[in-house]
Amino acid sequence: MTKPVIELRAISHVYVTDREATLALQDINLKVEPGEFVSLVGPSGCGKTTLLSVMAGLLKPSTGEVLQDGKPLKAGSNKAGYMLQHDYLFPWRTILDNALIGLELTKQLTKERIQKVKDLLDGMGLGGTWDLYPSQLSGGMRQRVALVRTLATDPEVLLLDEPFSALDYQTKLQLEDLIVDTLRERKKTAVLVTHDLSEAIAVSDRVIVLAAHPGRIRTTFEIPKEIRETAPFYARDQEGFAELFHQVWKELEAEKEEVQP
Ligand SMILES: Nc1ncnc2c1ncn2[C@@H]1O[C@H](COP(=O)(O)OP(=O)(O)OP(=O)(O)O)[C@@H](O)[C@H]1O
Repeated sequence: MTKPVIELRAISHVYVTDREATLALQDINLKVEPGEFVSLVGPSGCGKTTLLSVMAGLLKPSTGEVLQDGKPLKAGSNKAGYMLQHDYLFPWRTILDNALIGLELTKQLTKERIQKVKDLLDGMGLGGTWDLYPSQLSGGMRQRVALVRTLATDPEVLLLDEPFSALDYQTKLQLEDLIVDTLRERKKTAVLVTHDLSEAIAVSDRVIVLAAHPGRIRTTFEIPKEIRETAPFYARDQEGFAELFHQVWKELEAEKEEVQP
């Protein structure tokens, strides 16, 4: 039997500052299976980014266990790639050099891998941009470079923290299609944090609604096959999409009402 790519067992996390202690996550149990696309939605401050940082191994939770492929996640053995809202490309490096940075840092800069990155850039419509600088590209193009940079080291799982939220609506829809297509083709596992419910439903196999203060899992929605197997752009027109959107929306509204009595 295949093991979950990520497994969280009874994860809780407390941030401690000079003034207070915040229970950001409480008793989170979650399995993400190979090739699955899971989205996390929830009100601001419910711990989405904290949870993603725990999965990435960037933050050690106060209690609980993080497993990758059934083994405890250790510093340096992480198979996750992280993609953020802001592309964080280095302005002084060319597009190709930006895309290669992960390989450079992990000392994997082989001829074959460089060629793969070039092919990925081409495949994402960035073929003519290798020698340009980030400032010469649009926001959508820069996010595509960030995606290539993340994929370059061939991570098993991609952790996506609102990667589309700074883009205009049309670019965002195009990029959603491209990312889902690219990840499915490569059988990658992905966890996406988003505030956009329709995006979460359109791209995912499963949508998890988190509750706030403390952050915990409130409800999980399995996305029906007809929606899952349709490209995100067209998934929004599928029968059942509007009903599902309404259900997720109601969950979030109920959560808000419970938090603000
Ligand atoms: N470094 C930190 N130090 C102290 N408290 C923190 C820190 N980072 C986050 N928190 C607190 O932990 C809780 C969860 O924060 P987190 O950023 O994970 O939520 P989020 O759901 O990603 O929020 P948003 O949707 O606004 O990005 C919040 O109450 C936040 O104030």
